[in-house]
Amino acid sequence: MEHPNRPEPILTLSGVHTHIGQYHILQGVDLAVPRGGLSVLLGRNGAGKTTTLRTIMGLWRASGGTIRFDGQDITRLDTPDIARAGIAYVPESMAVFSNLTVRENLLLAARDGLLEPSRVDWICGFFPALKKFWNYPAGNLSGGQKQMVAIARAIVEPKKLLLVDEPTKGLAPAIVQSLMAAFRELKDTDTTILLVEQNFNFVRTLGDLVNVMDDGRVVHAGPMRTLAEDDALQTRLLGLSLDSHQ
Ligand SMILES: Nc1ncnc2c1ncn2[C@@H]1O[C@H](COP(=O)(O)OP(=O)(O)OP(=O)(O)O)[C@@H](O)[C@H]1O
Repeated sequence: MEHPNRPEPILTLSGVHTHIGQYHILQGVDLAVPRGGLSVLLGRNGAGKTTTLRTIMGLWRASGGTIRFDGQDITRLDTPDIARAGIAYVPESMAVFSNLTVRENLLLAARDGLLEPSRVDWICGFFPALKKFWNYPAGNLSGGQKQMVAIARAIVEPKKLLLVDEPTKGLAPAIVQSLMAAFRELKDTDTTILLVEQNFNFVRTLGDLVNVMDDGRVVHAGPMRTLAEDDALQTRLLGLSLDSHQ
């Protein structure tokens, strides 16, 4: 229910169910992402985080419940229409063309095949490495730099909401630091970010709000600060699976 003085969240999932084949994966997900800032989706392996992002994008079809984005019911829309409504998705397997240069990767993601120079400058402000390797094949870049190309591709056209799945997976700590700096810059723009992560240290200072999933449902939602300062709550909600990623 909406509070009269509180703006509607940019994204709301209400009682969302998703079946994959015979498996009932999402079992009534309730999730609200307020406009602006960075929300985090945490949870053990297999909790349903990736399935939630894919269901938002229409890559899996919700079998029940509703998904509202920016005042519109998007539950039954096809993926291209959901993207056009203003949601970008960076999947876990970085969406990068290895044989193409960084510039060509971005060019392919631009709607009219044209790169807006001021937009490119804005993006390279977050990811200076992209400027440096602008004309290099993306396949030659490090894992972290490829992740930056994947995120840059997602935001080459202005988007209202950016969904990013585990950007730090498999990255060296130094690269994670530069990715964190980039997210810090990005979250101060008017793009709302929903970040799936296993690396609690990466998101504990970055996140404004946190949602924790378990067994296909959101079992906790609140300010990140509350969770970050409460060791007992972390242990209860996140168990050992996250500690092993720190
Ligand atoms: N294509 C699929 N076919 C069958 N089951 C699937 C498929 N994709 C995911 N699942 C199952 O759905 C459940 C949720 O998976 P999901 O990838 O959403 O979890 P996750 O929280 O993102 O986990 P991780 O952190 O390990 O990526 C898991 O039990 C997984 O085995």
